[in-house]
Amino acid sequence: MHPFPDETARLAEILQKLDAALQEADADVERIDTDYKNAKRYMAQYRGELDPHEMFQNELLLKQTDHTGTIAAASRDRLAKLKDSPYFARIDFKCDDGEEMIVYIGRFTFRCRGEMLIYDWRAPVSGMFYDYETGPAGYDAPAGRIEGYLTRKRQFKIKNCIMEYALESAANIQDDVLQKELSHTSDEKMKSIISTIQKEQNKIIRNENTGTLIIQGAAGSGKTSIALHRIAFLLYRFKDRLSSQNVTILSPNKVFGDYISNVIPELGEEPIYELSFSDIAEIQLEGIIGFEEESNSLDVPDEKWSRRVRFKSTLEFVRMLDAYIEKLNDTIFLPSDYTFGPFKADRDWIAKRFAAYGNYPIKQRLPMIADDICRSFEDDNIMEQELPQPRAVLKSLTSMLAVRSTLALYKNFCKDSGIPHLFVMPSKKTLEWADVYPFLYLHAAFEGLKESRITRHLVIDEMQDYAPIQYAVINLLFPCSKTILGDFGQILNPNHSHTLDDLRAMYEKAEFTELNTSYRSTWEIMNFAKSILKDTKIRPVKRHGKAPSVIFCQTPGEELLKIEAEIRNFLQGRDASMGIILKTDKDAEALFKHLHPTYPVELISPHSTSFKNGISITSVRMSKGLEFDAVLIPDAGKETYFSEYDRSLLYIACTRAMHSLTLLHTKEPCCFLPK
Ligand SMILES: Nc1ncnc2c1ncn2[C@@H]1O[C@H](COP(=O)(O)OP(=O)(O)OP(=O)(O)O)[C@@H](O)[C@H]1O
Repeated sequence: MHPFPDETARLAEILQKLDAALQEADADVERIDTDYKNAKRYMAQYRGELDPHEMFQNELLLKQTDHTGTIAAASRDRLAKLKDSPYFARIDFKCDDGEEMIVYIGRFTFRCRGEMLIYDWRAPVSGMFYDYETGPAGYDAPAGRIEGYLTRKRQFKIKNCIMEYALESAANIQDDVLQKELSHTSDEKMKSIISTIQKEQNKIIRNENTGTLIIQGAAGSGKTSIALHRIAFLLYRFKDRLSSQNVTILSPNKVFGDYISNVIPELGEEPIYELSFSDIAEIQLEGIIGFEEESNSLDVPDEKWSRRVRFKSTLEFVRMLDAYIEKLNDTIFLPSDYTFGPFKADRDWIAKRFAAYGNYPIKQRLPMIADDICRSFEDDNIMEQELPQPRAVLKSLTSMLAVRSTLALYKNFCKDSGIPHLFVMPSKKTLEWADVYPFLYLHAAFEGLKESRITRHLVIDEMQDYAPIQYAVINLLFPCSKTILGDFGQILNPNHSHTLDDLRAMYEKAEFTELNTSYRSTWEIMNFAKSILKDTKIRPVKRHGKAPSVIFCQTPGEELLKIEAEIRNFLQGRDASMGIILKTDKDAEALFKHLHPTYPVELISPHSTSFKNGISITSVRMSKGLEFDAVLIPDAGKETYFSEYDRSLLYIACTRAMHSLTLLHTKEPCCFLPK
C-alpha cells in the first residue's frame, strides 16, 4: 500500500470518468459506423435514380463520415490505452503570479467537461517534470515563458488500473523509479520510456530545432528510444504541419524495424514508414541496373574486394565525385550546330542553353533545349515551312552527349580518377554494393533521381554504419530536417574508415549532442564492456547485477555442451530473452543448424523480418540495436576477436546484454577482455 490515500481516491475518480468517456466514445464510433453503412446502402439502392448532384453530395457525405469515424476510433483507442495506465506523474506548480496548478501527466491528454484531468507528456507544462526537481522551475507556454516554483513531485506506476506504487519527491525518487523500470526482463518490442525520460534525453526529445540534429550516444544510452520519442514530440508540437506520413526512418534491417515498430503507436501516433538503404537503392535502380546486397565484410575475406569498399567509404571519395560532377558541365555535352533545312541553331547558342539549365540533371536539360530550338525555329518560320519535331531534335542533341548511360559515366569517372581497377561488376548489369551509392550520386547528376517531397523529417539510426557517399545521396533525396543518431564506438564494417568528424563535416550546420550515460546493462556488464574500448566517456547507470563470466572450455565439444547447459538454464529461469551472438552470419547459421530443432532456438539472419522473445542465435551485425536479458558469446577467444574492428564487434555483442553476460573460449582468451 502506498502512503497517499488521496491519490487512490483520485485514481478511482479518474478511472470512473475515463469509463464514462470510453462508453461515450464507443457509442460515437458505433453511431458513425451505422450512419456510414446506411448512407452506403442508400446509395447502392438508388444508384440509377439519384441525379448527379445528389450523388455527389452523398459521396462527399460518405467521405466525411469515414473521416469522422477514423478520428472517433482513434480517440476511443487512446481512451482505452489511458484506462490501463492513466498517468505516471503529478507536479504541483505555483506560478509567480500566484496561480496554483496540479498537473497529472500521462500518455495523452484527457479533458472532461472542460476540465483538464490529464496532460499529455509532450505538453509544455509537462516538460517541468523531466527538467526540474522541486524548487524554482518554469516552462515555455504558447503565450510566453512562465516562471514559478515546483512545490511537489510525485511518481506513480499504474498498471491494469491498479496503482502499483506512488512515490513522493524526496531526493532520488527519479532514480528509484528508473531502477525499477530498468530491472524488468526484456519485452518483445521496444517500449516507450515516458515515465523515466532523463533530463539530458528530454532536452533532445523536445528540441524544436528545425534543422539537423546529430546524436552520438554510447551503447544503451537510449538513442533509438529518444529518436522515436522525438518523432512523437514533433508530431504533437507541429500537428498542423507534420503528420506520421511526413516522417521516415532509415533503419539498418527489418528485424530492427520490427523491434522498434511499437513505440510510436504506443505513444498514440500512426506508424512511421521505415526504409533501409537497400530499399532506397531498389526503388531508384529499378529497370536501370541490378545490385548485390551488402554482404557482411567478415564473411568475404577477399583483400581486393575490401580495398574497393574501403576506398569508396571515405569523405575524399565524395569530394572526388563532386569534382568530377562539377567538370561534367564542360565535358559531357559536346554540341555541334543543329540544322534543319534553312534553320540553324548554332553550337554556341546550344551550349549557352545547356549552361542556363545548369540546375537540372544533364539528360533532363536536353528536352528543354530541344523545345527552345523548336520555339526559335517557329519564330523564324515566316514562310511556314516544315519544322522538325522536338523528338527528332532531342535525338540529335542526345547524340552530342559524350556518354549515354550512368554506367558508362561511372566507368569514365573511375578511369579519369585513375582507379579503373576499383570498379568490378560481379556479374552482367549488376553492381557491387559499394558502387550502388556512388552510382546513384552520378545518376542524380546525369539523369535525376525519383524524388518524393512527402518526407519532412528523416531519422537515420546507426549513423556510423553508413559511408559519406550514402549521406550525399540521402541529402539529395531528402532535403529536409534530420535526426541522425548512432555510436562511432560500434563500427561494424572493417572497411569503413570514415569518422564522426567526417559526418559532422557533411552537416556543418547541424546541432550536435553526446549521450554518455548507458541505461541498458547492469553496472557490472557495462564496466566490463567499457574496458573493451580504448577510451570512452561511457558512464554506466548504477544498477547492479551478476558480474559477467568468461569461461574456458578445453575443447569445442566442451564449449558446445556449455552452450546447451546455458540454454537449459535459460529455459528453466525467468528471463524472457537470450541472445547467442557469434562473430559472423555464417557462424550463427552453423550453430543454429547444430542446435535446431533439439532446442527451441531462432536464427536471426539478414533475411529475417521479425524479432521474438526466447532464444535467438545471431551475428554481431544482426544484433545491432537489439537487446536481450541474457547474452552468451561463444568463440570469444583470441583467434576470433583480434583486430581493432573486432574490439568494436565484441563491444557491440557485450552491450546487447541487460542482466547477464557469459563469454566462452577454447584457446587463449581474447586480449581485449578485462584481466
Ligand atoms: N530514460 C530511460 N528510462 C528507462 N529506460 C531507458 C531510458 N533510456 C534508455 N532506456 C532503456 O535502455 C535501453 C537501451 O535504449 P536504446 O536501445 O534506445 O539505446 P541505444 O543508445 O539506441 O542503444 P544501442 O546503440 O546500444 O543499440 C532500452 O531498453 C531503453 O528502454
